[in-house]
Amino acid sequence: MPIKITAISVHDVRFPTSRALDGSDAMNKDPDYSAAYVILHTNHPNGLEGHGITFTIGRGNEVVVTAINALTPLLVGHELEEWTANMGAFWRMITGDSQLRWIGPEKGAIHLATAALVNAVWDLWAKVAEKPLWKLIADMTPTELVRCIDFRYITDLLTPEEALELLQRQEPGKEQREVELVRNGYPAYTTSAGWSGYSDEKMRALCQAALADGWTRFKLKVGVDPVDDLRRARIMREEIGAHNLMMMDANQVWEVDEAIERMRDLARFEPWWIEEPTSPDDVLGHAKIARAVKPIHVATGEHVQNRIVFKQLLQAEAISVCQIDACRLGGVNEVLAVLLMAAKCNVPVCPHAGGVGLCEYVQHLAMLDYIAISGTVEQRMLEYAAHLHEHFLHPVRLHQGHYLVPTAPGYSIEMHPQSLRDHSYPTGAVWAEAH
Ligand SMILES: C[C@H](O)[C@@H](O)[C@@H](O)[C@H](O)C(=O)O
Ligand SMILES: [Mg+2]
Repeated sequence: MPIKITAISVHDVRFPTSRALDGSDAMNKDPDYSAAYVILHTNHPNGLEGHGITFTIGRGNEVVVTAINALTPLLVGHELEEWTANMGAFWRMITGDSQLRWIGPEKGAIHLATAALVNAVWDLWAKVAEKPLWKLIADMTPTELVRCIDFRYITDLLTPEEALELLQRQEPGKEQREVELVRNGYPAYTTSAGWSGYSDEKMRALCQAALADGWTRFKLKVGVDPVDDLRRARIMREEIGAHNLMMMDANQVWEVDEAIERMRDLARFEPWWIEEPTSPDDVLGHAKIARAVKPIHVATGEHVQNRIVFKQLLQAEAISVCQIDACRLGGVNEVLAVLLMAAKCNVPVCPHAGGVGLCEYVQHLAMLDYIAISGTVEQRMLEYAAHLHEHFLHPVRLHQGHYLVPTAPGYSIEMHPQSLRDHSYPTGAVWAEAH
């Protein structure tokens, strides 16, 4: 029986993370990790549903919920197979409604909304196929995978034919890499010791606890104040030692020349990358910083709004680490386009995952990148942030600083019904108490 989308429900879900300053950085001082959460209801006899979210940090989640509601008429009443037969065409359709496109195009609230729905469709597809999402995609033939991508506006860097060739080159090693992945997991780094709102004592304690759990890669928030940055960087370096990796993240606070100057001072702590040194839209600014701060890498992506800006960052050699985000980009289809462009340019992809549900999502993307696209974990690592995993039916599993392979069918993003109820904004128990 064909699976039909009978209705879509949309939920405004928020977690009061700002109370402990979890997730805080120089730009985003008091985030409440939030999800605009969608459920695709179907006519499936077992009540199969597709779940998807897009991540926001609190106020404004209602704007994305409204944007999702504006898109749902494009999906309701349709059959899953209409889309899965040609996922690239599906993506062109959902981003192509001319009146809605006007309020993007392919950026801002409407694109975040697109991501929630697109990811819910992929979740449903993977559940129907009874595979975790990474496996659904890794098992595709190169032709099937290429058919999932809308190449519009990127063919000057990557044509469908080149993508096909790249994927064909990786075919022979796929099976072996999957075996290795299941055995070793995927390397990760932790952001959870270095949020900007944490005291020096808390940072030290968290670094020590993370080391004891086997972590070897750490990220520090910088950009608050030059003196604080130096002190906090010294503390983290002292705690983790010279042999472990430290990354720095400025969350867009600096001017271009200021970033270069700040990194001149911070270089003594040997950061492996500086993340979001300036505005994510400033491709040439990133390129200037990248030239100036070498050998420190420049990373960005959690606010890179679409594949076109990623294309330019790669073309301009403005980044040497590509941080795809599962729902800043318009869902899995657009992520695949960026993974392929990065592979062509030999730029490692280290996905962004600070936010609710992002770890659950991007583990699939990093793993399929390894198996089918880049074929390597060299210079690659996946972000890990420690909070809110208990709300998910199939939370991420970590061991010794590595993500273990997810095995449940779907995209791992489904939350417990009780979590959805309690955190619904503003009426859920967690928020009703606060008011
Ligand atoms: C507000 C958020 O927690 C950000 O600080 C987070 O996405 C961060 O930039 C990261 O790289 O994890
Ligand atoms: Mg960041």
